[in-house]
Amino acid sequence: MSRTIFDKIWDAHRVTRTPGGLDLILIDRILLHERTGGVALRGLEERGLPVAAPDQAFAVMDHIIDTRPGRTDRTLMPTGTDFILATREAAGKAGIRLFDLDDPQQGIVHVMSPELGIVLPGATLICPDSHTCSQGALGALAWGIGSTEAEHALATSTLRVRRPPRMRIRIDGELAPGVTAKDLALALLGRFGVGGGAGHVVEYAGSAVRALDVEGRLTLCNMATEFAAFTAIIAPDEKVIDFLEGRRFAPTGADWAAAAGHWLSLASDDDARFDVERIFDARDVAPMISWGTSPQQVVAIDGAVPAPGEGQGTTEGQARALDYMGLAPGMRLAELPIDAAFIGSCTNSRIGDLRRAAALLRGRHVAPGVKAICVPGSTQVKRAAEAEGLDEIFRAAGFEWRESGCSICFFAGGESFGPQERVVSSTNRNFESRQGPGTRTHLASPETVAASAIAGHIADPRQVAAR
Ligand SMILES: CC(C)[C@H](C(=O)O)[C@@H](O)C(=O)O
Ligand code: SF4
Repeated sequence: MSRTIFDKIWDAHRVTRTPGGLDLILIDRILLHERTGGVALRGLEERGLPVAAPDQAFAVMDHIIDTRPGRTDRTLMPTGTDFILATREAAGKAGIRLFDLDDPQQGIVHVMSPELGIVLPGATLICPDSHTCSQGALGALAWGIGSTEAEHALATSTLRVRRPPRMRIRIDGELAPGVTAKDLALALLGRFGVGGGAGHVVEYAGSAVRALDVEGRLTLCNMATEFAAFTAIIAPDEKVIDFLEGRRFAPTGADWAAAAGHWLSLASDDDARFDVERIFDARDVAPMISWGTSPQQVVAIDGAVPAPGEGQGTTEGQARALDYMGLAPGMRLAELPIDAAFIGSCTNSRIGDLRRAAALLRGRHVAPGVKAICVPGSTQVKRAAEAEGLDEIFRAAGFEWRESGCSICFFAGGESFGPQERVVSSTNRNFESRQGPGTRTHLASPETVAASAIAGHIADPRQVAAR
């Protein structure tokens, strides 16, 4: 029978069907971070249960740690150090490999895992973090779970899950020059809404998806959780194989050749059936910017703020978003003055993101009064950027150059932008107070963030580049 890539991975990992109608799924990789992973490890320890396969679990410090230069275990969040110490101790006791603060391979969990070949095509991977869906970009079945489920998986290397329905989003056509995977992700949210994925495993397919490099695919899959999907997945191709070859935890020798052949066979069969099919044309996408407090509230960069009832979300929700964001219907996004610019997060902090932002910043300076911060997604990205001199470009342009971590993507780390400050951000969530109490976040690509920082207002990167 014809199967989708999801069916093939699911069937290969299904141990049994449980009496409640859930499937018991074998879990190949468990990732943990200090915000939620330490809690899971502690829970297990308190119940006296050992970790079933410590060599298949990996822990990293990313969420709460300080990203300012010269960081230590001290954090800006009052109880942050407790999370760090607890995770370090629990990972040590459980015999789990930990990428600690000062490890050269430390990074945001969804950035360092592909970088090290921890995630592999055809594997099942879980992490108590909603953006685990990013890693489906490599052809793995990777999804976010809660701490209790993480405990179950750590103790048994399995998880009980209801088989999710399948959706394919076929995206054909070429993205216009200057339009990126982030713009595509935002445009999809604008078109189909934050409920668009509705608990499905979303397979992204089509010529526009195949044309993306692996980093672009990671960006696209990253926002599947904003889309309410169970997760996202893209069939692995030669680009994925090239990307993974030689990575620290990737197979080697004869195993590598066998694995690569197997990975290419995972693609959905030509006549495989999906529960839902959606079509999207990549040619229609422009650089996108969010105007509201939900990632579906987006317009093209030359667009205007919609009136309540004309944008995405309920009329009441839109009115509230306008109020929170300090905007009125009809205002042009590309004229709004900004207070800050943030490049970072598991959505857009890889080397390609930093290169493209630096290309705009080279020889230019951020506008007076704009606070600009760049946080590389991993220590490896940071070092690679420094080896190319990108840090010098960011610094000379007036950006702060940070240590890797989640940083101000999420106020949970304790650092924030100010109340009512308008921030253009390469992150994935623009909820109220996401980047600080009262902070107004506009989601965009790293190029748009860099262009806006230079202009001092939200700006089209294509126009800034042409100046
Ligand atoms: C802290 C963590 C559980 C959370 C998530 O699950 O996504 C965070 O990473 C986020 O982006 O909001
Ligand atoms: S970078 Fe932001 S979105 Fe990604 S895992 Fe960290 S807090 Fe979550």
